[in-house]
Amino acid sequence: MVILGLTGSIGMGKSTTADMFAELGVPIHSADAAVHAIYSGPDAKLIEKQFPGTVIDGVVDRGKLAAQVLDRPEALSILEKLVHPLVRQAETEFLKQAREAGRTLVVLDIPLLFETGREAAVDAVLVVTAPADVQRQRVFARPGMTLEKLRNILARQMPDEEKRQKADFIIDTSLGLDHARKEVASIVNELG
Ligand SMILES: CC(C)(COP(=O)(O)OP(=O)(O)OC[C@H]1O[C@@H](n2cnc3c(N)ncnc32)[C@H](O)[C@@H]1O)[C@@H](O)C(=O)NCCC(=O)NCCS
Ligand SMILES: Nc1ncnc2c1ncn2[C@@H]1O[C@H](COP(=O)(O)OP(=O)(O)OP(=O)(O)O)[C@@H](O)[C@H]1O
Repeated sequence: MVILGLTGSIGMGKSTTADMFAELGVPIHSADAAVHAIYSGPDAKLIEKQFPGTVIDGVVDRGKLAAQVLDRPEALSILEKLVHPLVRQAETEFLKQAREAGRTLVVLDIPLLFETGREAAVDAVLVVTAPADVQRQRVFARPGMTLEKLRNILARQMPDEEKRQKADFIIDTSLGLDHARKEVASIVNELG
């Protein structure tokens, strides 16, 4: 079974591209989706213990948590040490099920794939990218995004150029949905 890692910086088009693999029947596991599940499941209490006041009615309030960690690197590191092993567990379970189902190709969507050394756990890496001005435009179109928040996030992420240098496949998502769909189909043909 070939494991393709999908990554890219904030707003580069990971989720959109992951959906395109799913449309072609390729099983996808999203680290971001796993974090959402963890934050609304029984492990939310681990977050409340470490970051009091961030869990409302058993569910992590991402805005409150972001306010506690995004401008405090040491707090974000503590959060990552708590959350990343749980995400990894979910990925391992997903891979086990995919193997048992006899799948030939799966995709792991991991925003921090290079930053957390996960490229060693995948067979090939697809980096989604777009020019910086397109990225900024996309990110600021989202509610609640501020320049400070974006700067803090980008400071924690490997620069796009470095990611592209490490990639096996690159899709420029500024070239439109049809272009990306064609590129995804050709990757599936090659690896699937
Ligand atoms: C800080 C939190 C609460 C902010 O939540 P919010 O819904 O506002 O933003 P969202 O999760 O959509 O992230 C926005 C962007 O920030 C990036 N980002 C999130 N966490 C991190 C991090 N630890 N380091 C670098 N970039 C990050 C994401 O990849 C995304 O590009 C949330 O991102 C979080 O809990 N992060 C810690 C878990 C983590 O490392 N997730 C990354 C993928 S596993
Ligand atoms: N190939 C594409 N063509 C046109 N627009 C795209 C393409 N891919 C993504 N986009 C647009 O870019 C924006 C960001 O995409 P998406 O949410 O998939 O990024 P992401 O990398 O998952 O973001 P984040 O890092 O914040 O989780 C969306 O508005 C989406 O519609």
